[in-house]
Amino acid sequence: MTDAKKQAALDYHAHPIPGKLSVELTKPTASAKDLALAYSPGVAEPCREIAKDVENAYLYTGKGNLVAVISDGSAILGLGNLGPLASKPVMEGKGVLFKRFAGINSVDLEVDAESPQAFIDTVARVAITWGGINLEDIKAPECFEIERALVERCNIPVFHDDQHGTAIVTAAGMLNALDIAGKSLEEARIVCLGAGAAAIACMKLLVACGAKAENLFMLDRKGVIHSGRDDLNQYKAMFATETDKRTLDDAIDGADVFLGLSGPNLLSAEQLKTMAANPVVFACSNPDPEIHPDVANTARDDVIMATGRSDYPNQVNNVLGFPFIFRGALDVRATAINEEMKVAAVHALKDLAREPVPQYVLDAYELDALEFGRGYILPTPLDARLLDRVSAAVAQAAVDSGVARKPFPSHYPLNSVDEVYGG
Ligand SMILES: NC(=O)C1=CN([C@@H]2O[C@H](COP(=O)(O)OP(=O)(O)OC[C@H]3O[C@@H](n4cnc5c(N)ncnc54)[C@H](OP(=O)(O)O)[C@@H]3O)[C@@H](O)[C@H]2O)C=CC1
Ligand SMILES: CC(=O)C(=O)O
Ligand SMILES: [Mg+2]
Repeated sequence: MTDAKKQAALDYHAHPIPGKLSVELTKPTASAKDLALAYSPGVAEPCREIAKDVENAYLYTGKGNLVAVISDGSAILGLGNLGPLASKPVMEGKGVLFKRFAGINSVDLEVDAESPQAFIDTVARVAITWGGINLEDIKAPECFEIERALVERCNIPVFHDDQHGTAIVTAAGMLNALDIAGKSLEEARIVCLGAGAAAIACMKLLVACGAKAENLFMLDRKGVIHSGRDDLNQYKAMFATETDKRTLDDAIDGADVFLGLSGPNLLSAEQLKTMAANPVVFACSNPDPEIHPDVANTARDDVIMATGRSDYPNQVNNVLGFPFIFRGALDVRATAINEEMKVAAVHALKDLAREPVPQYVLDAYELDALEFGRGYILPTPLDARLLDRVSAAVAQAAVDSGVARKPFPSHYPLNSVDEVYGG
């Protein structure tokens, strides 16, 4: 970013008041009568009802539409481990997206924990207060055990966004991009740079969607993850292949897909030039991708190029997933976000990209036209149809797969966030 853009980003966060979110009241508080309902003595009545039956918390408090966004700051975007407090702008940002796109209230928690167990215990002890937990920017491999333990200990959906939100959006975009390239996921040779939270989850979901394990090459800082390595954790080991390829140069030669979930500027124009015809490049590291779109597009005119950023075409970013996945899960009071719900979200996203783009989206992106093709593989976050399409698909999958505690919502389809509480 230019210095001017950096300053604009700081000004945006600082003015007119610090931060991006505030709390609003939903009930009148103008009179003594109002206060006697909101606080003492009236507040005692819902307390008594919740003590009788915990389900009443959904009736008398904001729990059912409240998601906690929780981080330890150990993998903030692609910036690395900057500690919990430095993650707060991102966590507030996730809260903005929850509210703006799905009408979900959120609270951000930045946890200064000395160990994964301390993090797990801290979150588990306060989990009853929310309708769901969105874990964010927690590095691998610790994130896997943290999520597993919290799923086990909490009876609300616990979802590590960098794993599953990213994987869902990546799989949807990948299916479309490969289709446009005239290739199939089953046959594509895929190189994934990065072997952390996002990379492992993306590869798992791509395999579940049809990619062949023998066509995948995953790399970490030490190079290709192959079966001769003795330094692999159990999550990386799942992707170890029998190969003599050792470096990105070796793996990228002839590959159909490059998926970057690692760090900035790690794929060169020269390496891109060695990829197969119509290469699909998802350079998803934020804020700076593995290869800049301008560099990629200059290197090859047949590249299908995506990044995690809002300021270039083809944004492959979990913003397209987590708001709507939680919307659907909360609305049927799902106890978990399971594989069926994730796959339903993949298909809802993939299919929506093939429909005509509304005029307000064109206006927001200052474009005359946008249609399914190389420059438009996924809907944009500002497409209001995402709210209904993805949330409804997720809610239906939750009902069908038996994790919903409420039926499919009678107030769906959702046309806007003003409708999330029903009629
Ligand atoms: N667009 C999107 O929606 C999303 C993008 N991301 C991006 O993905 C990246 C990783 O995030 P996340 O998985 O949460 O973080 P993790 O810390 O869990 O994983 C980072 C991974 O990147 C690898 N890596 C880092 N630098 C290099 C390098 N120079 N060469 C090869 N591999 C490298 C690490 O290797 P090693 O294991 O050897 O340390 C590790 O496997 C970030 O840039 C983030 O912004 C993440 C989530 C969503
Ligand atoms: C988008 C996101 O969650 C990340 O880059 O970490
Ligand atoms: Mg993240």
